[in-house]
Parts: sequence; structure tokens; C-alpha cells
Amino acid sequence: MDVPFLKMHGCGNDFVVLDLRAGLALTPARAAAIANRRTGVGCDQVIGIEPAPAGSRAAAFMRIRNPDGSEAGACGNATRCVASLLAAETGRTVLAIQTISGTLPAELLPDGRVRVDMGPARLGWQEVPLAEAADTLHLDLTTGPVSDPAACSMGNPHATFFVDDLGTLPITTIGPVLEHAPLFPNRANIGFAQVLAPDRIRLRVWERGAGLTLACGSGACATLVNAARRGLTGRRATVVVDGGELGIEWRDDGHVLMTGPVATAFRGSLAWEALPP
Ligand SMILES: N[C@@H](CCC[C@H](N)C(=O)O)C(=O)O
Repeated sequence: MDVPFLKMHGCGNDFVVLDLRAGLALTPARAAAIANRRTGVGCDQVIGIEPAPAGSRAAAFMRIRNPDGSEAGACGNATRCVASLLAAETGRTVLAIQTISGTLPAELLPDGRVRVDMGPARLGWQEVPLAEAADTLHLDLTTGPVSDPAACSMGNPHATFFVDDLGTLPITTIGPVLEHAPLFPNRANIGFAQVLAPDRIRLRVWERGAGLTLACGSGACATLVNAARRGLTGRRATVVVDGGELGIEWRDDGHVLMTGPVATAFRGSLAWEALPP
């Protein structure tokens, strides 16, 4: 059976997007096979669009899997991509997408960008989660040249290290060590941020289950929140990632708004029977 897919990206964070509303299942093994950049299509995350749960006001449910098969509670860049697809399908510019972490309102803007309400930043140590009680604004964690990160959850776990010079950091060496640090029982996405101005941050993210990507939307949200909590920025900033720019605002009610581009790279079809169950 041939199953159509879309290859999309947000600031270079790339996705295979599958419409699974007819009932196909995105298992961990299938996602890992699809995401493999040598033997599959290749992507940072595999995204399944599934029916919205009964009674939900959302247009659809979005399942997020990393290349290692693990399931994530949030993916900011993919949420914008799926919102743009659902907007085109329904003719609505305002809609909501259900994830395992909550319902995310989204809006298609006149310039083609998409704004998503990523929900409230969760600041408690149990919410990140951390392995033990700690002040999430200053974690006792050092690896190589980086130390003293701040942590929060955007529906998925993030730690942000603020550094003076991003250019010299050995991210592919320290990223995997930090992702698996015992302090993070569910592992964590690890952001490395250089504050350029009170409204501008340069960010690179070692993503849980995916590695270094060109952009991480939830990471950009977490970074702005952590930077504002530290008094390094205001509550609104442009976050410059390797693949573009994201506008982030931490509203007074605790919700984080993310605005950014979406792009479709190509369409294809998967030989479903060739995938593992
Ligand atoms: N690329 C995403 C985040 C994807 C999930 C993450 N790797 C996790 O495991 O939590 C984004 O744009 O937010």
C-alpha cells in the first residue's frame, strides 16, 4: 500500500507529515524507519495527523515522534506546519491542534507565517521533570565548558545554557551527555543560547531523540522564558536559529506565542508494507 506523505520544514527543522486519519498507526519502529536519512525519507521528526478526540474543539490530533522512535509532547515548528495544512483544508485561518500535552490554538497570518499559542511555560521541577527537587532557574549541572542551566517545560523538557560565544561550543560532544544527564529522568532538549540584545537571542538546540537540528520551536519558547526569568531579556524576542528566525512572546498569563514560517519541500509516497510494524 502506498501512503502519501509531505516533506515540510519550519526554519529547516524538517518533518515527514502523514495523514493517519484513516486509521494507520505511527509506531516507534515505523517512525524510526521513515526518519532514517540513509534508508528512509529522512527528517528530524515524523508527524502523524490523527482524528481529534471526541468532544475536542481541535481540528485534528498531532502525534510527534523523534528519529529514535520516542514520542514528544511538543514540536513548535511542526505545529505551524500542521496548522497551515489544516487551514488550507478547512478554509479557516484560526483553528486548534490537539497534542498529548494539550490543545494549541493557531492562526494563519496574512503574510503566510503561522502563530501558535504553545500553552503555558511550566516552571516547577516536577513539571520539567527533574529527578529531584531543585530551583529550575539555576540547575547544578556542568558539562565541559557549560554550566548553570535554567529549565522549563513547553509540554516537553528543556534546559537552556546561556553562553558568551555560541561559535566555539562543542555542541555535538556535550549535547548527548546533557540530554542523558541523570537530572532529567525523561531526558531533555538542550538549548545553547547567546543573548545578543534584550530582544534578540541566538540559539542552537541539541534535540532529545534527534540531535542537533536547524531549529527547535519549543526550544525557542523555552529559551525566551528562561532568558526573561533570568532578567537577560524582556518577554518578547526574536530567536535566531540556524535555519531562520522565530518571534517569541511570553504573555503575562504565562502562555508562550511563537510566530514563524512554514515550507513544503516535496510530496512522496511510502511503501507501507516495507516498514516495520
Ligand atoms: N523540533 C521540535 C521539538 C521536537 C521534539 C523534541 N525533540 C522532544 O523530544 O521533546 C520543535 O520545533 O519544538
